[in-house]
Amino acid sequence: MKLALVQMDVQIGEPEKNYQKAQHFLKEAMAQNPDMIIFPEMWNTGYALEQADEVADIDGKRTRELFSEFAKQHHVTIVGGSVLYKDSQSGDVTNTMLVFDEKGNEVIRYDKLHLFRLMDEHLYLKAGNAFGLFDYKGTTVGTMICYDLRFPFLFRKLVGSGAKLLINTAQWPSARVDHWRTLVISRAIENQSYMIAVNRCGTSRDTAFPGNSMVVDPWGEVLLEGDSNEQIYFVDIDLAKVDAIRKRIPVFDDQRFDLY
Ligand SMILES: O=C(O)CCC(=O)C(=O)O
Repeated sequence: MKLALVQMDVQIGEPEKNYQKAQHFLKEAMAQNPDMIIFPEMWNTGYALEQADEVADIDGKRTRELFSEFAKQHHVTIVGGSVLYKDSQSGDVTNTMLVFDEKGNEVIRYDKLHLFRLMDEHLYLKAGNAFGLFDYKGTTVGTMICYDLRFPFLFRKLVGSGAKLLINTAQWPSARVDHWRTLVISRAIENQSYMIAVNRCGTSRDTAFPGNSMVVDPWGEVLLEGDSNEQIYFVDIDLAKVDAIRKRIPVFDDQRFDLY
């Protein structure tokens, strides 16, 4: 399975520029015929939370049109990172991931579960209440957004629901890149799953982002660690490895569900 990780720089409060760039990256990715293209968190607007009324994607219309059409035309699965999304009926604003299969069907809408107070998300956004899980050709994929990475019980739930591939899309700042690296690798090892972590790069207001997108296999081997440049990374993964490692060290059979 070939993954394309879009490590994108995002222009804050400039959806027009960001949609154009996303379109460009989609086309560029297809040169290598990936099975799945993955975007970072809130790539449409950056953290322009206070401008949500003007810049959020209303009912996800623009994002759906772009990704659904492209996925169908090119027979590729698209994990749409997340976008700042506004529901026109309720007025709720969410940090929302939309995923499309290779026929262009929307397979999940996932709203970030854990809102990040350090970035005032709790003041502007509504948290989700459901897990991000979808089927990719018989393999269960679990998704989350950025700060969700800090919650190990969420991972256990996703893996308990059958996930073998875990995807985190992020705007994780350079200031805590050590946490990012350590948590991404740990989550792969402790959950015996592939961890795909797609981060943005560049600078927004006074915050720098390291890129440093990662792919880690279920043994904890780092298959990709990106630099800080804006680019697409392509990585091949072998899903059969997950079962082999779970058989070798059966942590899910050995876990004391009776105690914790
Ligand atoms: O947990 C962190 O340190 C970063 C989280 C974050 O930036 C986010 O959720 O947007």
